[in-house]
Amino acid sequence: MISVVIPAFNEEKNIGRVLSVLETIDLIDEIIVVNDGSTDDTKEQALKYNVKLVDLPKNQGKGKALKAGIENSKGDIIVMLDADLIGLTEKHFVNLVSPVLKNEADMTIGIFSGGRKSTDFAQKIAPFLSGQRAIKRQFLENIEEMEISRFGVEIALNRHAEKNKLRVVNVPLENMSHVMKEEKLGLIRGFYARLKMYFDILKMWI
Ligand SMILES: O=c1ccn([C@@H]2O[C@H](COP(=O)(O)OP(=O)(O)O)[C@@H](O)[C@H]2O)c(=O)[nH]1
Ligand SMILES: O=C(O)[C@@H](COP(=O)(O)O)O[C@H]1O[C@H](CO)[C@@H](O)[C@H](O)[C@H]1O
Repeated sequence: MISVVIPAFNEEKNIGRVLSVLETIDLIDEIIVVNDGSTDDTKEQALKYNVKLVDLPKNQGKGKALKAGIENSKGDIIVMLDADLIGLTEKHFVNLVSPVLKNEADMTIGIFSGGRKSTDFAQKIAPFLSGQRAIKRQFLENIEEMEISRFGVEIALNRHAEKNKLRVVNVPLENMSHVMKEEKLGLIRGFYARLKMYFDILKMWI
């Protein structure tokens, strides 16, 4: 059984684009959207689709949102996707989940390629930060500090994978991109949000 978990904070403009694609994929058993205390209409937009909604009353960060989504899911394979993807197709989804379904990997990490130069570049230099992942549920238990990690959650996952010797496979996601922070929030607030994200990542790393 495959569960998709999507953490979402103020994604009213983006989440419908992702859910309209996911809703048509037969391989998926359930889609769980975690509304992470959004102050916009993310929740209302998500409820237009066939999803289970986990509604966090206040913003708690990506790590906690993912954890809440996983706790409310049933699948033995969990696929984590960001709510602001651009260009997601069924083929991307199948490519991301297949190595885990075929038991060739315990976790996959999807890497943008051939999409937009800026987002391709970010993932080229730091592919291990990507939020697009499929992972066996059994390996998602007891991940240290996941709930307080905020944007450090990918580092916490990678560390857990290394410690437990998981088989990790990187999967290219051709022509996919996402909406960058500066595009969502404007240059100044976007850049500030980026600095805060790097701080979350560094805190988890050291
Ligand atoms: O406090 C937060 C911050 C982000 N997100 C979600 O986590 C994913 C990745 O966040 P974002 O797109 O801001 O990060 P970027 O990819 O730009 O670094 C998106 O689905 C966000 O809506 C969340 O649930 N809670
Ligand atoms: O790729 C990256 O460097 C960052 C920032 O992306 P943008 O600069 O907003 O395109 O985004 C990723 O990193 C976050 C922290 O690990 C993840 O939570 C996001 O899912 C991922 O897109």
